[in-house]
Amino acid sequence: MASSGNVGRASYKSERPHSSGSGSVSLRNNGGGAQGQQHSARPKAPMSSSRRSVTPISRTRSLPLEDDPESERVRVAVKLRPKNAEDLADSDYFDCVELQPELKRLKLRKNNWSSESYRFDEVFTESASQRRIYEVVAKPVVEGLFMGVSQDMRRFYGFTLSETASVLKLLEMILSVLDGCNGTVMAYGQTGTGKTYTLGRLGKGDESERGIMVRAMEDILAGTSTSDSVELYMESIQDLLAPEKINIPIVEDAKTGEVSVTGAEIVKIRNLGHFLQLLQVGEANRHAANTKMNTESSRSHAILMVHIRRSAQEKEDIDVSQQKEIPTDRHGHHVATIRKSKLLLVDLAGSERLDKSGSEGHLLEEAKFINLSLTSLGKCINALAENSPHIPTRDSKLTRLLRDSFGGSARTSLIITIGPSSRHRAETASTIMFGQRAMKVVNTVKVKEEFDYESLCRKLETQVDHLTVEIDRQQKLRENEKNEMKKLLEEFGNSTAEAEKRFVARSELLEKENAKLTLHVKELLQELDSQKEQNKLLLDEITRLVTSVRNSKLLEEENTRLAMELNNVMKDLKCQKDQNIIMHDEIERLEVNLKHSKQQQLDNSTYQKVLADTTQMYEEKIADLMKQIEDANVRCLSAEEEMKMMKTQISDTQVLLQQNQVENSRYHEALAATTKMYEDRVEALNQQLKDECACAREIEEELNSTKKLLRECRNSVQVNAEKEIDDLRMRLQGMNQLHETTANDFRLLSIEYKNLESEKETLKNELHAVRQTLQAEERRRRKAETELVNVMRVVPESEDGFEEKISYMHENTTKTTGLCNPLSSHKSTRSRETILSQRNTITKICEEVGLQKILSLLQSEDLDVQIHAVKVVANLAAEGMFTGQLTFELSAYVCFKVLSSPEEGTYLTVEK
Ligand SMILES: Nc1ncnc2c1ncn2[C@@H]1O[C@H](COP(=O)(O)OP(=O)(O)OP(=O)(O)O)[C@@H](O)[C@H]1O
Repeated sequence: MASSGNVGRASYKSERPHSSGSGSVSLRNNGGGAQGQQHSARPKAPMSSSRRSVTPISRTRSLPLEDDPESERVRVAVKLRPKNAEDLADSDYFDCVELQPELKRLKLRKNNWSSESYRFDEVFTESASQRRIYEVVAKPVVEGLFMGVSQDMRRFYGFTLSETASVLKLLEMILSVLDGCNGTVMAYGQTGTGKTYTLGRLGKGDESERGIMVRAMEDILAGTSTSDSVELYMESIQDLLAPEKINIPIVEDAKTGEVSVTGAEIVKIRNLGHFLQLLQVGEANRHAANTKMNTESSRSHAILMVHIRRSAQEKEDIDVSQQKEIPTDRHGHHVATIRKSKLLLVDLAGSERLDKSGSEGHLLEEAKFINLSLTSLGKCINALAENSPHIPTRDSKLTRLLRDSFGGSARTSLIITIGPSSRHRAETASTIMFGQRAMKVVNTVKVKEEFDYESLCRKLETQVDHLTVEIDRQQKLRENEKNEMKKLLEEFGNSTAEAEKRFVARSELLEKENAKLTLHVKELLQELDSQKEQNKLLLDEITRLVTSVRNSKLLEEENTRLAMELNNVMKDLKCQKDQNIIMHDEIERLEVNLKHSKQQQLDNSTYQKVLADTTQMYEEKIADLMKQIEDANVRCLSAEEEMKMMKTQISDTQVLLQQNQVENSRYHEALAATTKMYEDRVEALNQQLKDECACAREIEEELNSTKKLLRECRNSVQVNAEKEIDDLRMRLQGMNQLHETTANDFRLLSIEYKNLESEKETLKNELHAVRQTLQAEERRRRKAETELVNVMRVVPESEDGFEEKISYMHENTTKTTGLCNPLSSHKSTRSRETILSQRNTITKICEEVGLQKILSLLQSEDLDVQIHAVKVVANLAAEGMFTGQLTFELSAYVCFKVLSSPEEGTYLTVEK
């Protein structure tokens, strides 16, 4: 597969057919043969000797575009449709084409006696199988989309490793650039010649009938691919997979120049069945009509676009030096490279002569558009073939869509389909000319390989996202844990504070209660004391009362005694009163006697005296008595008073006593009640005190145990919290470190990415510069070519046909060198006559062209011409045409050419 590009490239320059169209004339028909051989030889491997002699090395050596390894011309195959009913029914029928598939030639008959010969990359007869057509035309393009080289090379050429290890290495270096390039397979031809048959046949009933589209997809499906399918109908692009999408615009990338139809549906192909379904849908949606030329004529250009994106790391052998250039990520893994490629499978609508197709009305309109776009395509191909500075790609949508396929960066294979009938000779000739011109179009095949920074970035972004999420998660976790710890600590603090508060409150309460109780007890004790005092007082009072009672008894007794004494005094008083009365009487009697005595005194003066005496005495006595009475009266009065007083006192004392007795009894009762109450109270208080004491003891115990528990809890919580805090701190540190590492990595990657970007930019610039150099080289080459053509033109009249002779000479030279090659298997089978005839031919050429001319060609600027001249001269020398010094000089020259040539295989035989 990959080598085909090389072969094409190798044979392109020398094999370039002349625009005259009179068949290709080649200086090296070996290259041409091999170039055709590359396709046909693969499955069958015929002509082993010629294949060997035309090793890839020889092609590389003879590469005219050695400095432009990317250029590759469009490869064109021609396919003849079998006779159809119309042909068979035609009484005037005769074949207008004669195929020479082994020579890759096609002869187009002008008439019975003359014909034109054309060379193509491959010529398929009407019986060519669809499989072979695919393998030759499309497979190299398809495999070039995504496959490695060495494997394919081996398979493709049937090389053995030992035989060609170094060759493969070399080829791989040169050809691996073709991996992952865009590809186009297009069918062009007159209407009804089998374009759709070749490309789009589904082969549902018979797999062997499957067209290129299905077979290509079968191969592609090994990798991932997506596809879209569009139809270009009357200059309007319609999506065949979503027919409602019409007039889809063509989008051109200003930077890359890539053309796409972004509006078209892109479907990811799951499997072949799925693809077949899609193809069927597309086919059903495609415009078709019944024309005279084809009952199912496609009235539009159908383009199947298959997008392939493949990782280049699947490639088996990556050179060590290459490995160094591949950027690596921070883990030292190579950054994956991806190859994006696009395969266009183009089934063009058939070109038709309006008179023959019988198109009228709408069909005529369609036909006009078809012919118009095909004409534009033809113009573009002409311009490309002639290296015109202006390529009219913008003339039609078809040419815009196929910009990359012709003169672009895609590897392109064109299959032109022709009918056999001479009735359509003009159309066949036009198709052939189209193919011939297309063969001159050179594409610059490019591999769209890029470092998969996108996926690396995606990977890194995912990694960063993942890490960020992880960090966030960890932070959240830490935060949660912190919060939880905080909460726990808070709860613990709260509970501790609460417990402490409770404890303090309880303690305070208890203390208060205690104080209260103590106070109460004190009060009670005081009260008890006061009660005791009161009791004492009461007892004193009672004692006093008892004493007073006793006193009152004494008073009573005194009273009684006083009363008795009073009685006595009364009695005395009475006696005294009686005496007083008596005395009173006596006084009265004495007074009377005095009166009488006074009288008698008078009377008895003597008597008076005595009487005066007696009276005095009596008077004194009476005064005494009176005094005594008064004293007694005073005494009596005082005694009465005293008695009264004593009576009052007694009654008071009695009342007081009674009161005292009542009070005493009340007091006794109250005392008893109070005593009892206080005793009860004291007992209750004692009990309460006991209970409180017990309670206090319990509380104290509880408090102690709580304190202990609290201490333990605090210790354990503190230890756990410290542990957890340490743990968390460690984790935080770890996370911080991880975060820092990630951030650093990310920073490094960013820097690396920037570096790579700048490197990419530099490489782009370099590439641009290289491209410019290449273009300059190309220009120089073209100039040289033009010069060569001019030189050729300057060659005198008599040297007409020189080029054909050179070509003829080249063929014969190669055959001769083949004979000389010791490896050639044909040597033994060659007859002596043939060798002689070769020699004659060389001698004849020498005679016809002239030795001087041949020798002058040794100095030619064109390396190809030089090489062939050297070969001829070498053969002439071998034939003994030169003698002496000339032979020696020529041999030296040949040796010099051999040594200065980069590739050796072929020329060693020449040297011999
Ligand atoms: N190799 C072949 N073997 C058998 N039949 C063929 C072959 N090639 C073409 N045909 C038949 O020829 C007819 C026309 O083929 P097809 O429709 O593929 O032509 P076309 O070039 O696509 O035409 P148009 O441009 O009008 O669409 C079909 O009936 C097809 O079956």
